[in-house]
Amino acid sequence: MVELGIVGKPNVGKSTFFAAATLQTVEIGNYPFTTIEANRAIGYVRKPCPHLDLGKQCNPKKSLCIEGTRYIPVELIDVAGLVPEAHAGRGLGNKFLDDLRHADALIHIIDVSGSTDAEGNPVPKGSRDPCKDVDFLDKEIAYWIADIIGRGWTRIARRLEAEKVKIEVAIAERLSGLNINDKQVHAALSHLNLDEKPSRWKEEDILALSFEIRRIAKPMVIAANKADITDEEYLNKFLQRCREKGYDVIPISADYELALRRAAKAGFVDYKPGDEDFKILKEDELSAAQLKALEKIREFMHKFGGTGVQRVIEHTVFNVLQMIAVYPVEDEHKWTDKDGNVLPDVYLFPLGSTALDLAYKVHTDLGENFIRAVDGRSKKILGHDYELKDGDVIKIIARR
Ligand SMILES: Nc1nc2c(ncn2[C@@H]2O[C@H](COP(=O)(O)OP(=O)(O)OP(=O)(O)O)[C@@H](O)[C@H]2O)c(=O)[nH]1
Ligand SMILES: [Mg+2]
Repeated sequence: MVELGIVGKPNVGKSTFFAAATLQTVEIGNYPFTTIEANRAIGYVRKPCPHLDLGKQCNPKKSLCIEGTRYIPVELIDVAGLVPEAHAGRGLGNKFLDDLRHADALIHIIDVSGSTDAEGNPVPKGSRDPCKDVDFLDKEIAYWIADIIGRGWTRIARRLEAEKVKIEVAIAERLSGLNINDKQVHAALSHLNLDEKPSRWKEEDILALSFEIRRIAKPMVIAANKADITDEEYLNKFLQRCREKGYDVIPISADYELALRRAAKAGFVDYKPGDEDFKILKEDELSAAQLKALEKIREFMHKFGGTGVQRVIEHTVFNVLQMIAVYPVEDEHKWTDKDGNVLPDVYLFPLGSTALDLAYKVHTDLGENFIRAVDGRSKKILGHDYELKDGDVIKIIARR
């Protein structure tokens, strides 16, 4: 499953974002280090369900389908707050980043309202420049990676040179626990001009490489949180400065999303994650203060096209990680599995994945005994190297 790590300094709203996206109950508090142990739960990304093309209701197993929209699960991980110099042991240090080993991408939550200092202590709104909170995280994560590459480096590098092992392979091996492969390390190396003899690399070379590896292998989207209490001009300046630096940034209110999802769960409003508006269902059961709060939320949503939480998750999965949704079936005509369930499964794949990748994902046996695939729409035969497209419905044929 795709894994997204929720990171940032303490007290910015990471757990609120996590709770909003997953409806998991977690501790939320206006003080640093509310979260110590990582929380994991399932959130969703949306796609139009192909059952609409089939004209028959689907029977999803591990995903959901609501009114023609497929909700595909992704795992979210909420970790403790990271402070500047965490790698040197400040705050809770950076060892807990090990919880993000398998993360495919990171969502960096920033308190854009400027009401928390570098360590996450509450301060008057606007007194902390949120731009200062952007870069430090890159650095701390790079240190985490550098620490893993750098352990006993000189000795290892000499051995690599003697044995003529490809450097990207050796580094990827060290980082395999971090879900980082040799292609990504190769790409990172190609952006740098490091000494051809790795044994001559200094600490700063390994750090520069780690920055590059982080950028490639753990891409990051910035969620400008607490936008609901931030002046527009202040917010726009932040967004502009992030974009100038090449960051992907989306303004959000995790607090509003959490309020709406809870209200929807309790049946007070009709709201689905990612909607740009909501409908009040039980007006007479809500107090004047609650109705006023909901109107404030609505105003925000009209301005920003929603609360932004779902947009951040989907932007990360679909635009940054370039994932597509593919539906394997056993009957290419009825789009069913062997029990007659319509479109029961859906998998997310990075763009460029093939029919053979799909076969292996469904079952190793299917991959090993792959003969061909069939497109559920055109009924065309597809080879192992057929490049999967978003929304594909595919039958795999394998030797028995
Ligand atoms: N106004 C506003 N407040 C928010 C928003 N999101 C979170 N908060 C508040 O910010 C404070 C911190 O929220 P948490 O979700 O606990 O923050 P965290 O980043 O998980 O904090 P640590 O676990 O301590 O690192 C709480 O008082 C939240 O209610 C938001 O979108 N708007
Ligand atoms: Mg927390």
